[in-house]
Amino acid sequence: MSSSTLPSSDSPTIAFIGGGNMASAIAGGLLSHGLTPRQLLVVEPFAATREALKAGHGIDALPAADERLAAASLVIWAVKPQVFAEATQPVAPFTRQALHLSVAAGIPTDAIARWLGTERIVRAMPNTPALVGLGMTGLFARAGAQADDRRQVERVLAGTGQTLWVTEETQLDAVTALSGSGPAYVFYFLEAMAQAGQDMGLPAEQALQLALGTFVGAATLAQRSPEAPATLRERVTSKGGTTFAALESLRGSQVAEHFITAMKAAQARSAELGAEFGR
Ligand SMILES: NC(=O)C1=CN([C@@H]2O[C@H](COP(=O)(O)OP(=O)(O)OC[C@H]3O[C@@H](n4cnc5c(N)ncnc54)[C@H](O)[C@@H]3O)[C@@H](O)[C@H]2O)C=CC1
Ligand SMILES: O=C(O)[C@@H]1CCC=N1
Repeated sequence: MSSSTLPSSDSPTIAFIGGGNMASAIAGGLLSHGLTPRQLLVVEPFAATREALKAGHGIDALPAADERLAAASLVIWAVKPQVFAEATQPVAPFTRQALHLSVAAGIPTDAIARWLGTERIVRAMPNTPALVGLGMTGLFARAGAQADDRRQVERVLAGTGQTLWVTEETQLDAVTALSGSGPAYVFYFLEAMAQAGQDMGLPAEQALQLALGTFVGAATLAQRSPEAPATLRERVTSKGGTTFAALESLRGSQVAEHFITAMKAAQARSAELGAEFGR
């Protein structure tokens, strides 16, 4: 994407409420796509996190909301679901004209609209590979967000990776369970594969290198191949061979079923967060 598709240097600013992991990942994507630190405002109450934003991205963050937020055409909500409601109070008076983008897990746009007194809201569920421009973000637009608003969100997130729109807000609970939390499952399997490599006599460094290279290679193959993952899996699996032995063991332990159950727990937790903190 060319930098001309993002706001130019005299355009209004993008404000982040909360300057932690996700804000930093999205801000990193924006800065690598032509925005300057001066075009970004961050409200972040913790001094250490403000210092990390300055050191990592050159962004000067504010300890609390003030009238400078009124310059923002887009406000990105990157606070934990538990503090979202209280965080809106000092921000709302300055940002009624802005488009609002929330990345908070679970919190429904009904609640955000009520807290902020605006209907121009898009909800996003990004993931941490956004840090390296390889994120996956699911998006849902409230009816009050216009086509231009949706395009602005797509442009802003373009530097973080791929985006897709869902049509029902409840589908974001599934997106959260799949791609939002998904990097943690991948890291979990990576850890297990590297541990197994060590148990079988490989040095830790080599075990991790083999596991990591296998993940990247297999994911890239699946992405580039026209064939379904199941077909690619069958190609690796010689009858009576080593992969067959491993897959039989996985089936015997019902790993796929347990995995699906685990992801449904994440989906349920997303809905629960909404019910608990979106009142
Ligand atoms: N970490 C992840 O993989 C993903 C996180 N999310 C969502 O992103 C949101 C933020 O998560 P993280 O960045 O991981 O958390 P984080 O804890 O790194 O960042 C949240 C930041 O909000 C700040 N904060 C607390 N109260 C505030 C207030 N009243 N006003 C302004 N800032 C305040 C905190 O000091 C903290 O720096 C969460 O709602 C989470 O559900 C979404 C997708 C993926
Ligand atoms: O664990 C969480 O609640 C957040 C949402 C998706 C990834 N991290």
